[in-house]
Amino acid sequence: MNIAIIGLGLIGGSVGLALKRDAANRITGFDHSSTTAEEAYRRGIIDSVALSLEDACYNTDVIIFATPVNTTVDMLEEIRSMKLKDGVIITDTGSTKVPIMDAASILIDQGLTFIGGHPMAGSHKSGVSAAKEHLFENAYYILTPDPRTDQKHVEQLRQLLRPTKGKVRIVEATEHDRMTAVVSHFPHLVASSLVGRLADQQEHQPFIKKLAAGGFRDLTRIASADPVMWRDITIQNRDELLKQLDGWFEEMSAVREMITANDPVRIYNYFAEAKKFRDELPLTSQGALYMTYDLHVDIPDHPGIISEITKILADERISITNIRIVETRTDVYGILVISFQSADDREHAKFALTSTTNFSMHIV
Ligand SMILES: NC(=O)c1ccc[n+]([C@@H]2O[C@H](COP(=O)([O-])OP(=O)(O)OC[C@H]3O[C@@H](n4cnc5c(N)ncnc54)[C@H](O)[C@@H]3O)[C@@H](O)[C@H]2O)c1
Ligand SMILES: O=C(O)C(=O)C[C@]1(C(=O)O)C=C[C@@H](O)C=C1
Repeated sequence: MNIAIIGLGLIGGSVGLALKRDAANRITGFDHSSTTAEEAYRRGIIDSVALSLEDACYNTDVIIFATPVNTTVDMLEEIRSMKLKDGVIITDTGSTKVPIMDAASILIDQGLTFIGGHPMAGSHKSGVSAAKEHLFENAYYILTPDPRTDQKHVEQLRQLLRPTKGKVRIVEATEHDRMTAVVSHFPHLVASSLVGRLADQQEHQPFIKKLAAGGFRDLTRIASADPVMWRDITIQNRDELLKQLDGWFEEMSAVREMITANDPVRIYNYFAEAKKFRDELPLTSQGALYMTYDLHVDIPDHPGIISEITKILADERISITNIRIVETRTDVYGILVISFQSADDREHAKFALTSTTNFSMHIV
């Protein structure tokens, strides 16, 4: 298969790395940043660099757009006038689907095959340097084919995406945008707004920033994501976001009333119901939520401890995706939170550390 990937950032790069697992795939990449395209080539994500969108799409079997969603809409318009290969399958990875499917409708009218796509895994990190081959493993990979699209082409795309090891599911575009507003787009607005609240408060109390520990950091991690990507998503999923905001205002006014009433039973139930639902979310696979595989290690707070632990893991060739310390004070045990790419890596790490240290470890 000759494949063109347009936009070689986190998602385009990760799709490329996964598709390169199949030696029969030959990938051409286009990015408006030549540094990005060069890095993608150097990392072996793509086999050749295209110098324009037209150049990338010429005579290719599959075109994958992995650009910010407003850019994808513009490019779908641009390719209308291009000469594309007969039977080409065009898809995208965008976080919104209705405006993308609308933009693709004219291509479908012209007899071309466009199947919307959205791998439900990612990160707050962006750019080609954050791309990972395994990013979509066990994650849902949503496809939103148009009713006019031949089932045979949907099957072809499903086969092409097999090396991503994602779980392909067909969802209608409107449903997709409604659901992602709830589990992804609105939470992003909330995370950014919480950070905004902290930024306002710290003008009066500069020390407050230093108190932003695990809870605040966990809840607001996604606010560190690329603002262009989220600007476009917010614009494209405006109506669903406004509905979510209305629901949130209602919820917050009920919360306000509950706090004013100060009834311990109601307050307990509010938290208990949220905990029960949250604890039951599917966490054995990535589900709709991005899953990290964390290992909490109780460690004494003394110099060199982190390098000691990372050396043990490096000797075992176990990759770490993140590492952080929470609640460390002199003379008191601190907790090192190490994140891994998979449950297997975490188990391997736990075994290696158990064999070489006497630290307590927990999976929470
Ligand atoms: N980041 C996530 O968690 C995530 C997850 C799933 C889907 N998505 C979707 O995937 C798409 C890509 O997101 P990402 O996280 O990879 O972003 P990214 O910023 O890492 O990558 C986007 C790439 O597109 C390139 N680009 C932008 N405008 C361009 C143009 N006009 N011509 C050519 N290249 C251009 C950028 O240079 C960049 O390399 C977006 O539509 C996003 O909504 C993101
Ligand atoms: O893990 C993260 O940082 C993400 O924000 C990933 C996330 C999500 O909301 O779950 C973000 C946008 C995508 O469209 C899909 C996945």
